[in-house]
Amino acid sequence: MAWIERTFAPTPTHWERLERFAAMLVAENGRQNLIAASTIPHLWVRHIADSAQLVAFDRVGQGLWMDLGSGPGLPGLVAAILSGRPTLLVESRKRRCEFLREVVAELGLGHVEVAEAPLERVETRAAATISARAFAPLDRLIDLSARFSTESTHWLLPKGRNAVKELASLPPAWQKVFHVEQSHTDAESRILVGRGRIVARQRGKR
Ligand SMILES: C[S@@+](CC[C@H](N)C(=O)[O-])C[C@H]1O[C@@H](n2cnc3c(N)ncnc32)[C@H](O)[C@@H]1O
Repeated sequence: MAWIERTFAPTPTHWERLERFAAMLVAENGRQNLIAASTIPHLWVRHIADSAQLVAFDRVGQGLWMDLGSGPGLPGLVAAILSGRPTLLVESRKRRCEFLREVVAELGLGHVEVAEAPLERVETRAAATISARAFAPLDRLIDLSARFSTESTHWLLPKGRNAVKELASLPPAWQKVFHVEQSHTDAESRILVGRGRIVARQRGKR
């Protein structure tokens, strides 16, 4: 894809891994519902480039990348392939995790770990970058993931056309962590990009 080529100048190994991942994703989609069938003809823009763009938005460049509700590895596996960063994919569904582990083994991604558990049960650790696509409504997503953030955490949250509205509905202390960027792959979509530590709501105050 020209945009990926221009932005990342991927090595032949990067390309091989992206292509193998794309092929495995399409094959697995025949066995479990990972991506909408209607998006398969547009797989590279809708899923691969859509995920890759987060690496371009990331200003941290190192440290643990946590991808929440990773599903088939979107955006986490694409980011891990291109960035080479230690990556933790959090996914609660067993069959999706089996697929993630298969891709990790097949592509030799020794820097990628799969946490097969609900995020609520994942041990707290400091994430340099937190990404999540289509994981949960913004308010819940931030409340669940706040404990993994530090002063230097970079948040990358692709959102659809309601991004601005969702952001405006957050508590002011959370809102000020984020700004809105235009998605490179979809004129209607936005990405909430943030920097910093977020304090979760106290239990019982939801
Ligand atoms: C709509 S899918 C999106 C998958 C992927 N991020 C994408 O964009 O294609 C949401 C995923 O989040 C996972 N999920 C939902 N709640 C979760 C939780 N509490 N902890 C971990 N994973 C969760 C689901 O199993 C599902 O795979």
